[in-house]
Amino acid sequence: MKLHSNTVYGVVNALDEIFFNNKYADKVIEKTLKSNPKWGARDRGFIAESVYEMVRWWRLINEVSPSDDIFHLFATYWLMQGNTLPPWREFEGVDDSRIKYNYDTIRERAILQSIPDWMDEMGENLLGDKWDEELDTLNQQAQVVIRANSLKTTKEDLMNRLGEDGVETYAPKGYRDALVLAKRQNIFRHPAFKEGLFEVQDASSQLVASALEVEPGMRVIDACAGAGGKSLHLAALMENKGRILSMDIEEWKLKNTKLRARRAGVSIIEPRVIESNKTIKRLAESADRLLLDVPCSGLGVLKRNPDTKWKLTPESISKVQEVQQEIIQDYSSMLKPGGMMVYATCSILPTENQLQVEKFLNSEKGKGFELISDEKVLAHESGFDGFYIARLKKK
Ligand SMILES: C[S@@+](CC[C@H](N)C(=O)[O-])C[C@H]1O[C@@H](n2cnc3c(N)ncnc32)[C@H](O)[C@@H]1O
Repeated sequence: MKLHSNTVYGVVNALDEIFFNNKYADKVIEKTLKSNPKWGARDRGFIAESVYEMVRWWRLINEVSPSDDIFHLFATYWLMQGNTLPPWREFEGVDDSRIKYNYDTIRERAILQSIPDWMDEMGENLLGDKWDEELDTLNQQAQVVIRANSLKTTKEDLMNRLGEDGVETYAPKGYRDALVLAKRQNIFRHPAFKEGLFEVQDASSQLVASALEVEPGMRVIDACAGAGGKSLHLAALMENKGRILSMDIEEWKLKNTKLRARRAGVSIIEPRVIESNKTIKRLAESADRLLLDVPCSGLGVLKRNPDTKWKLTPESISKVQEVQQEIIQDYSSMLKPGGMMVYATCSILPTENQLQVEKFLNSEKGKGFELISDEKVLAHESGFDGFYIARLKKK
């Protein structure tokens, strides 16, 4: 593949923003792509993929590269992908055999898998034998998975509609509404997206709303609704009948939920900002179903957000664990007796998952609950993102 200097500069500038100005990779890529409307689909694909892959392999690339000059790092990445370099001044001093030699001398898993040492130790301690394979899988590119919006279409009709436009998909077994794209592409540009026929949502994430066993007419609270991915799914499962209170502490995220609900033909979602604990107290014993899709480390979705590797710290994980326990302790009061709640994370760490649920069940407030079941979804076992989903019943 031929390199073009304006797209390579696009990649290099984006990396500079991510690593030296501490910006989120997805936002930086979005801004970079918007900055030059003349770039075609191939150019955009090249930039997005190169940035994501370089972020994913950042530690390894730095280890193998002859220097920390950003063009040398790009050149190293490019050679490691099995390509050849054009004779540009920026790439002088990078040579294929030196890179191969440097790579072959590395023995440490944390460097070869391009993660911080502390993360490798934590993974090994908490997941034991399973960590090696899980880590390998979390370093692969994520597939694009969509959820057919059952309020407007069926999985089969959507598959045919996309197929007519050359977008091949397959339906993975065990997921009611999921379709996987055979080839990565920007599916947001397809008219079926604007018509609200689907949402982009990983297959593991689609298990969360299903686990809540909602029925039309129920009163449901999605207490950490964010931009509403799970709320929209719940609304579809409820056939747009009943009521969903979509709550979050971030108002801007809930605004997004509103826009998405309109596109999806959902009218039962009511966004509500959590201003203080009073918002929660006013809703005591009001929900038939409660979803706690709590903030987490995001270690189960590294495939999708590789920059998480470099933004997380052991301290930030401890902090988010405290928030998780506070949420389950305080928000569970919103559930009616006899109701069911789901506690979910997109993490694979037991400390954010089953140990949190255990701690809650052993606490004063947790005495009134029983665990019905829990599912530890590992990326290498499922083929999709890593998730944890626990179902609890209020006695
Ligand atoms: C995993 S994300 C939710 C994703 C969302 N449910 C979806 O499907 O798109 C966790 C959310 O919890 C929110 N959050 C963080 N602290 C919170 C708190 N104390 N109470 C409620 N929501 C909180 C964050 O703003 C974030 O949107």
